[in-house]
Amino acid sequence: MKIIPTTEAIGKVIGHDLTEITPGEFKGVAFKKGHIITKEDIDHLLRIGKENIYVIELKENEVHEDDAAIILGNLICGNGTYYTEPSEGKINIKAKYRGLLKIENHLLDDVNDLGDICLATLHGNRIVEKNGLIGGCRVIPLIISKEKINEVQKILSTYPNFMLQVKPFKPLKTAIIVTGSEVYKGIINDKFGPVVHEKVNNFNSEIIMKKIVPDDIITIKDAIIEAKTVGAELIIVTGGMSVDPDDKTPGAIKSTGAEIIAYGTPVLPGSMLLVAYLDDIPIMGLPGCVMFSHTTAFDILLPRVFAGEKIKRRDITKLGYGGLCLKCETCSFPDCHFGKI
Ligand SMILES: Nc1nc2c(c(=O)[nH]1)N[C@H]1C(S)=C(S)[C@@H](COP(=O)(O)OP(=O)(O)OC[C@H]3O[C@@H](n4cnc5c(N)ncnc54)[C@H](O)[C@@H]3O)O[C@H]1N2
Ligand code: MOO
Repeated sequence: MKIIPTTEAIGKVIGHDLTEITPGEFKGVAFKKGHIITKEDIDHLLRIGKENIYVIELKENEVHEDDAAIILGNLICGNGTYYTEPSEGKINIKAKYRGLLKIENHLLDDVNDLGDICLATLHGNRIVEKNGLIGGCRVIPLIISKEKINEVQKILSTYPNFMLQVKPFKPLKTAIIVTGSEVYKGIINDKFGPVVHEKVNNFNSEIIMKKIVPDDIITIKDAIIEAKTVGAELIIVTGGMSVDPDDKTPGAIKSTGAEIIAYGTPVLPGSMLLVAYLDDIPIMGLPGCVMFSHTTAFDILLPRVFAGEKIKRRDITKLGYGGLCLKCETCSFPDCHFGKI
């Protein structure tokens, strides 16, 4: 640190906290360590008796923590994200709009491995709301070397706008096919359709077809083909997903020629969920638990479908880690471990 006259300190970095006391009114920090002195600060500094001041001199290859945080914010923040003004070397990273949070963990790890930079985020593959906090980045020392920032740039340069992003949701014209002879015959009322309807509504999507069909392979198959013909962009089939002789839904989906990505997900509840694609149209077969459990595999996968992602088998098999719902009395999903990878 170096002592210089306060009048010559514009643009310099204060080396320690400076206290101001106005008897009976105020005692506290007037200027924090690390503050960059502006023209407007000079009178204030003189008023609190500082004619000379300890400053930290930035060397050619050094950057102040707040300036570094801005540079890092520009490097880190991908599509659909922004960062707030730095304070004490820290920026908050937020979502520009409601969408699906995507994080490339291996890049995050590489950045954190450099040292001197702390980058903390939520888990990816979850819904985030507009202006919701998704991460924070802090430069640990008051002054950081330019080389360190260049290393971050090197790590991220092959993946521009990639490490941290929010994918917007796109509305999808949705068909709901409710299976179950007991529902079709009117022995019981349909309680599944409304649950699915509400979940799809969360993505501002229109239900273009809703049909109740009996447990019959051909009828279920025909309903799926009809949904495709009328322009469905997402087809959801409920019930009949287990192994009872009357459970025909998986077979019916297969018989349309759809590619089965997975029948069975390592998620509880939701283990008998099926994901398939008929050409490019996603088909989801929902087991009974989606109707009576608050949160299931369906809630994990649906946001990804509405974000336009094509679900791959590995996306599903990876869900086992963190795939056990604790069925808390008050559900805090997605603010919990469930479905986070
Ligand atoms: N041997 C095995 N049995 C079961 C397994 C298993 O792995 N091996 N898995 C269990 C799991 S997990 C679930 S979840 C359910 C899956 O059930 P389904 O999708 O086959 O559901 P259904 O049999 O069609 O119906 C179950 C229950 O819910 C009522 N239901 C169905 N749809 C409606 C509707 N639209 N409205 C109102 N109520 C509805 C239905 O009447 C049944 O009571 O399988 C386990 N079994
Ligand atoms: O499909 Mo059932 O998932 O686990 O209750």
